[in-house]
Amino acid sequence: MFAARAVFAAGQRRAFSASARNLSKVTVLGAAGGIGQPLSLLLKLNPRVTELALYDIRGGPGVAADVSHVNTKSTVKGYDPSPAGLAAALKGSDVVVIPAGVPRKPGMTRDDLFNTNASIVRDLAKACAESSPEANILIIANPVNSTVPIVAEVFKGRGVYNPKRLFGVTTLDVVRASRFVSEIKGTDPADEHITVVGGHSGVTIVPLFSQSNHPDLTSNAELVNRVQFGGDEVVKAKDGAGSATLSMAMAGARMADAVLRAAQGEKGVVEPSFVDSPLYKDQGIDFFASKVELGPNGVEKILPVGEVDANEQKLLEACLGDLKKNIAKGVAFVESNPPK
Ligand SMILES: NC(=O)c1ccc[n+]([C@@H]2O[C@H](COP(=O)([O-])OP(=O)(O)OC[C@H]3O[C@@H](n4cnc5c(N)ncnc54)[C@H](O)[C@@H]3O)[C@@H](O)[C@H]2O)c1
Ligand SMILES: O=C(O)C[C@H](O)C(=O)O
Repeated sequence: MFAARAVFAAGQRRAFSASARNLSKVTVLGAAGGIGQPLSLLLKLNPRVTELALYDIRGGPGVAADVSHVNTKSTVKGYDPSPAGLAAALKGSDVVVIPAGVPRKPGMTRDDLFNTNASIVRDLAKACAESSPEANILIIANPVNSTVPIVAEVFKGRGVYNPKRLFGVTTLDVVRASRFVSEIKGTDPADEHITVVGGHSGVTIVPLFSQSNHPDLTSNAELVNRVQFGGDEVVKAKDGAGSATLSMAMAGARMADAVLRAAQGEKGVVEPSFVDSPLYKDQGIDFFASKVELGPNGVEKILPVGEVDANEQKLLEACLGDLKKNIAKGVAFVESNPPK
């Protein structure tokens, strides 16, 4: 409970509007996985969640039975791995979080996961488009730079795409950046707010230290590299047993909480996310991660990247080249392999 308080504390300090809607069904697709299990636990600890629906191709009901004994008010239900189970898990959902998919092993890039995860995400997106077209969809499954465009294309194909409701979860990048900076500066990470823009893999992850409390860090190439390749550190340390799960569960729970707080009427909720964005559309890049102000309808406002220095400008240029290819790959996949 203590940990959950720390994760959700920021929201509790802000005011709620009178029109706040306080019933929230949250669905986790991939709930029995390395991320799915701790994420489901953190969501059970979140007082804003009233109904938790846990679905996986294996083990959903078991995780649900376990989590359901945690003595918070929300109800928890596990669903069987059938199309009907999936549809029931999604029906009436306000927030759908998707960590379903395979994780990396040492030596792999996130893009190496594309062949397996693209079809998993496409098929889950189809189910969402049919059963929960108005939910906020939070994509964790990698490669996020491609899986988010896949979801958008599937929704467009069904005529239900709402760009304000689709989020690639990049929260872990800002979580890592603030922690790594605090280690260098000997500060409390809660006071370190590092803007990270771009996408969620390698050089597409662009930390903007010039906008932080420590603009001197912009020339710290080792730190920039650590933020861009923080995921690799975990993959290497787990030595074949997967990638970040616990820190990711915390980051996913924080993002879901932000979406719920905004949905329930809280003003001024800002989180980073990879969204359908106008910022670089003139360069043919339809999705970009930046700070996003959330509201009752999902994305309320996409904040500009802001001023960057010469080092960061170079990072941004490298990011945009890769990002464009990653997005195009997702779009092309759905075009050639539409959901059945
Ligand atoms: N966005 C991020 O910052 C971030 C961070 C960490 C991991 N990830 C990604 O999250 C994904 C999951 O990682 P993990 O460590 O939890 O993997 P995992 O293998 O431990 O868990 C994945 C779960 O998804 C389930 N699954 C597979 N296909 C499914 C389907 N069609 N429907 C429902 N469930 C299905 C599996 O049964 C499994 O329980 C990976 O792609 C990983 O790269 C993203
Ligand atoms: O590194 C990975 O493959 C998982 C995730 O994207 C991460 O950043 O930890």
